[in-house]
Amino acid sequence: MDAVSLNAAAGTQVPAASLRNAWVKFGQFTAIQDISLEIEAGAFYSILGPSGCGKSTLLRLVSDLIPPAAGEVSVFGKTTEAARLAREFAFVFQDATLLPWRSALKNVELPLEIGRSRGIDIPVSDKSPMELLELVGLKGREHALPHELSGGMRQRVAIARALVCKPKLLLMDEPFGALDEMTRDHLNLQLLKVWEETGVTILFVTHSIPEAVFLGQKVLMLKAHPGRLHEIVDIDLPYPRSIAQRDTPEFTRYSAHLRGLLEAC
Ligand SMILES: Nc1ncnc2c1ncn2[C@@H]1O[C@H](COP(=O)(O)OP(=O)(O)OP(=O)(O)O)[C@@H](O)[C@H]1O
Repeated sequence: MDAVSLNAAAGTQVPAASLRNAWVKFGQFTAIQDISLEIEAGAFYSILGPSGCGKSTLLRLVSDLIPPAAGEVSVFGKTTEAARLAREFAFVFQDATLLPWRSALKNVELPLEIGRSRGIDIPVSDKSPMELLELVGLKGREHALPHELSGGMRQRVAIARALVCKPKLLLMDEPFGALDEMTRDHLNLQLLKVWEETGVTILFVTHSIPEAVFLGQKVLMLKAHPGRLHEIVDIDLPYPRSIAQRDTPEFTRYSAHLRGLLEAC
């Protein structure tokens, strides 16, 4: 069975995340209203929606950074707190947030060092930090300091670092939003390779419709005022995906459908 089929087969397992009638409030303000949703283990979800619809809030809810005001959220069948403590998930933000005085390799090793120094028995990837850097295409740059790397390379280090504790769920909040189009295309392909090789579940927030369609097996479209689930769109395009697929009528149809949904939000 190839990696994509393996990822698909993982869909028969416990969901990677499950939200039941989940609400998030900031004081009187409702950021997320009554979302019920199951995230299939091993799948790649893109998350789209207008500014302020709660995309980042949804990731923060799943990752135990904020509690639900009502409803239930679980990650791989555990409470979000238990999943956080078990390193079931990792976050990648728009800013790579690397330590500037540490090399690429040392940044990737950091979560392991922190775990060891605290005496915590943390999961460790089957791949070494060096192999993870190789997986994201940074072989030969392991000793470079962050300021010696491009923005795209820094994001790749951040992805390798996120994978070092073998998360089962990767939460990505506009990780390529600040990059130019060509670099973004390249990193999209690289990320799909990481997904196929590791079997990790991915929740990927983006503002870009083409990026959402290109990456995802499903697109979660959210609505604003208040933030809620609008529609889940299955993207039935074969993997491995290639940039050339973007010129196909199917790709254009998915993009047009999502654009229509966004305009109706
Ligand atoms: N800590 C907070 N306190 C108060 N309001 C907040 C807080 N965090 C988010 N919000 C509000 O919740 C709503 C959802 O924010 P969120 O950042 O999740 O939206 P988003 O869809 O990710 O937006 P964007 O696409 O612009 O990044 C927004 O109206 C935001 O102002």
